[in-house]
Amino acid sequence: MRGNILIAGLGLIGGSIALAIKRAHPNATMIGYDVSDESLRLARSLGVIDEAVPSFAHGACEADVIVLAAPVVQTEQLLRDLVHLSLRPNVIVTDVGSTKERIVKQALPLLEKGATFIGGHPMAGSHKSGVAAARAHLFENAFYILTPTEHVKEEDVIRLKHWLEGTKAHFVTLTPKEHDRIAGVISHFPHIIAASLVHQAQQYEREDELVSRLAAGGFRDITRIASSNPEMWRDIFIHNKEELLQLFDRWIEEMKKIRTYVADGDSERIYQYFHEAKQFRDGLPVRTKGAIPSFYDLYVDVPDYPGVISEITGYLAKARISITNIRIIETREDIYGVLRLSFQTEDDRQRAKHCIEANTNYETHVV
Ligand SMILES: NC(=O)c1ccc[n+]([C@@H]2O[C@H](COP(=O)([O-])OP(=O)(O)OC[C@H]3O[C@@H](n4cnc5c(N)ncnc54)[C@H](O)[C@@H]3O)[C@@H](O)[C@H]2O)c1
Ligand SMILES: O=C(O)C(=O)C[C@]1(C(=O)O)C=C[C@@H](O)C=C1
Repeated sequence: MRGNILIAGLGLIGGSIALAIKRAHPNATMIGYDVSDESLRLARSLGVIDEAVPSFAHGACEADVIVLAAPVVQTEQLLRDLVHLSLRPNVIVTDVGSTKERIVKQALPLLEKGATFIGGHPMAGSHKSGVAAARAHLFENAFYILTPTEHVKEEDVIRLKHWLEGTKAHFVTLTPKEHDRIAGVISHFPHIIAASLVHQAQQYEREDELVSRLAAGGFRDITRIASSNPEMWRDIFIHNKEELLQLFDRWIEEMKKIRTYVADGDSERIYQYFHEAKQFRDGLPVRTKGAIPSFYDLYVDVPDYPGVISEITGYLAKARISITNIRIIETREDIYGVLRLSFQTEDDRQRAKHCIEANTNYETHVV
């Protein structure tokens, strides 16, 4: 399709949406706006946008689709700004924010202007931020929530989905309230838990500096998301306050319960607690992206000698298998360590497994 697409907020998500739209609609003109000149310049030089505009108003007035991709409190301000701008008659305005109720409410005055607003939230992302981390495939197989109100025409929802088809995401329609409730449980609250575990370790570190040096696999896995953008998470917690307050109360009750089992040395209940959690966790859909992203990880037992990583990555490079992430898990005390290699697809993982087994004696594991 042809048309002008304005992306306001050229970070990880705005940049990825721009790349995904361009992938499916090469004739569309991607226009970018960002409060940061640096992000705008970078987006232009990386080819994420075709054109940069100096103000939101400049881009908004000539856009057929406006994608708001700033942190959610900023998105509310952009929606207020839109009310005072002269927009194209068929314009569709959407956003990518992690919360929906306040944003959808804030967009209601747009109706009187004849503009269509459809709330959106692609449920995939990363702890990384900024346009340099943007990828066209970020949302492939992820759920993409849309929250159209009853005022939105079905044909406009179809038109938006058509523009966004390059995301290769699965669209799901929810009410804003339902969205915020679910996102609170599976996305927002876990970020507080991750951050609080890091705070706890930091406090213990003051007593014993070995704490951070020994912080290994499990701690790092569960706290990865504590490295996310604090501005984005501050805004989410301001928006989804009511849901999150309820989650705090339920979490405190949950902690009290398991604390009692531990205090009582109740081995049966402690076992059941872990067992039930494992069953539910293992039953979650894997191989799809979503609120819990899956990674195609391959673990390789490697001896601790200089050059072992370049040896393995060398074999994979020769076989033209790309690695998306690489990490050494330093939990073992014997001479073998574990190298964790992540791949984008199951096929890449299998090829890597065969390649390493063909070239070395190192054991490989898929967990
Ligand atoms: N990071 C994730 O995993 C993720 C996933 C899904 C949705 N989201 C949502 O996407 C939005 C963007 O998050 P991100 O991860 O891309 O953040 P980011 O920090 O990578 O990018 C945000 C960009 O918005 C710009 N910005 C800030 N205020 C602005 C304004 N008033 N006008 C224009 N630009 C402005 C910033 O300069 C920055 O370039 C947030 O609303 C977030 O809740 C994030
Ligand atoms: O993978 C991560 O790092 C994320 O935090 C992604 C994540 C999530 O909580 O799952 C973060 C916020 C979003 O709104 C959607 C996705």
